[in-house]
Amino acid sequence: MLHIDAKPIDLHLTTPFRIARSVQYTAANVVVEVKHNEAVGYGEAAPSKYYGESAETVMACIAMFAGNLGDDPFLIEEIMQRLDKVIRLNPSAKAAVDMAIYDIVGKMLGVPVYKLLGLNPTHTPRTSFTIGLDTPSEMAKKALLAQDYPILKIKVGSRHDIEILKAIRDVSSSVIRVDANAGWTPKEAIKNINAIAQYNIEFVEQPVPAHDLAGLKLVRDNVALPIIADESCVTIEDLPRLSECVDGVNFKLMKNGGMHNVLKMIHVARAYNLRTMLGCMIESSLAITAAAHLAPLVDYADLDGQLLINDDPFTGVTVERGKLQLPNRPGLGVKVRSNNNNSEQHEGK
Ligand SMILES: C[C@H](N)C(=O)N[C@H](CCC(=O)O)C(=O)O
Ligand SMILES: [Mg+2]
Repeated sequence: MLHIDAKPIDLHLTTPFRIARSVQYTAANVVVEVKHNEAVGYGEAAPSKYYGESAETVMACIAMFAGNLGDDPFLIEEIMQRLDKVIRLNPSAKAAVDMAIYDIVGKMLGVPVYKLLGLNPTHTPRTSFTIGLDTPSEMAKKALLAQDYPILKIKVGSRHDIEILKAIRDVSSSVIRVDANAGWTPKEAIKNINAIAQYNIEFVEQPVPAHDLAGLKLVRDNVALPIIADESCVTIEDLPRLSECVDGVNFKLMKNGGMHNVLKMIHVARAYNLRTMLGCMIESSLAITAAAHLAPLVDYADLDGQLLINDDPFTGVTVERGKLQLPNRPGLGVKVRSNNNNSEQHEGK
């Protein structure tokens, strides 16, 4: 029998993380432990109200999942199908269980998860480092401090977006990606994107509201920069529709329901000629490392949640000038940080 347990953890941001619709100071996440005989796997949920979840709903889901995991961690497809029957949606709760199962399976076989999936750990794209919304001068200061990262992801969706990009380009020669988090109307998006194109932008993420696929297409057809969908892509069924409207999709374990689902979605997206990206919420090194095991499959990475907090309880993937270095240990390869002060965490054995 697979046993499951969960515990809420609070992560604290080094600086408030403001995007077009919200500002975040802490992340109320949940760490999950799945046991199978002697083997223990760990997972993390980073629930987002925007997708209908909270730490409380995750804890409730985990209680509902207990007794529904069966007794064979190798049956990941069946396990995830069973969880979908227990409750619809709730993607971060499912992601936490799914990554714990991959962790157990890797540990039982004595191989890192990337190896289990047949992926080459040296083929990871560099991650971006994200700068939250602030005044143009504050964002430029933060860009200066982030000189170690060759790719910056700049949050927009304010009244100062063009000044923001100008101020950042004045101080930084990094590759710049822009994320509006659904904060523009299609008309504003076309105007703003055409105005910021002079600052050498690689692509623009989610310019308009999630449901507005016609708006996404209108923007894509009227600007020169590639458009990547994020909030518009939650389920695998979204991909065929999106392939008509955007150039690529940003996947997240927490929004798309875990590694098993995201693996499928990446392959479907590629079949539709969409560029693929792996992103994150505010997550510790536990969930970020899980996502990084899939990174050899994608064109772009935005796996920086752990870099934006000051009390990461775990160590796993490391980042050197944006390059993701996967741990060469069985399972996810995540360990509890030795100076962890996020009280009495689990042993990442
Ligand atoms: C932290 C990461 N770099 C990021 O920017 N994630 C946001 C998620 C925002 C949210 O829904 O809270 C994104 O890519 O939109
Ligand atoms: Mg985004």
